Amino acid sequence: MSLQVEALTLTMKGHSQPLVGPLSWRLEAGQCMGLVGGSGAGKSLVADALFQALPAEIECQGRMTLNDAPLSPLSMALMPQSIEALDPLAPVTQQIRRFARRNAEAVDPTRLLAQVQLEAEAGALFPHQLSGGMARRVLLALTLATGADWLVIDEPTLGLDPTVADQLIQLLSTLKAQGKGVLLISHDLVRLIQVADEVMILASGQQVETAPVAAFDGSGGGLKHPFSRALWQAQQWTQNPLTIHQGDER
Ligand SMILES: Nc1ncnc2c1ncn2[C@@H]1O[C@H](COP(=O)(O)OP(=O)(O)OP(=O)(O)O)[C@@H](O)[C@H]1O
Repeated sequence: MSLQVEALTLTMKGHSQPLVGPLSWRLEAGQCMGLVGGSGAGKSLVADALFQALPAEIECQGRMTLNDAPLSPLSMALMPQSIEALDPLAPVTQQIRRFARRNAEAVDPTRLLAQVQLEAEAGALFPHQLSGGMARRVLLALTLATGADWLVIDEPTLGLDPTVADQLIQLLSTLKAQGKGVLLISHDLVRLIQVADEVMILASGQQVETAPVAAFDGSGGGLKHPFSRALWQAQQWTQNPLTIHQGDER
């Protein structure tokens, strides 16, 4: 079981220079591919392309397949970046049931809430009654309610305190262990490498490198591209200014 992307290229209509790509990668079931890059690198457009939801002015070329058949957006589910994707007028359980309509099997909201480490009582709450961490878990529960085996998770730790962010990453590890294939888009490289198997690095829409997580170690000497090393060192510095010493720069 694998999701394969070959030479994905996104170009503004009437322009010759691509905004993004060409990008190629392969994601196996039970694996996680991380996608990182600076702001405006093209990460959200990649997610839009997978779901055939690109803005009308952007053209898509390349091949996207699931087990060698054309990729259907219905095979995947997106956990969006913004908690504003939740319906402010519906309690959590009702929203879970809506998403479960795509799922052939009956979905038990309480079981699903437990899966994302929320109490059954959370099902009766409206979005404005949820903390940031609870809201992100509800977004993940909606994503899982679809029953999709392939998940695109966009910035799950944004704005969360470190403990809750770590718990969410742990949840993604569990999903991976259950056989889900996960594309994880995040600026939080330090946490991303706790769950990812490989990391694709974008700079201004270009795939500068796809690196195994083992390369993100020390000062990043195992990373091939200077942009990847700079990204890694900047993240380490933000997390813990004492981790980089002048002597590591070789
Ligand atoms: N509808 C659009 N029309 C034209 N250009 C667009 C459109 N949407 C995005 N872009 C451009 O495509 C590039 C990639 O944008 P994208 O939103 O995918 O970046 P990103 O990596 O997700 O950034 P961030 O981390 O800040 O969310 C940017 O230069 C952006 O200005």
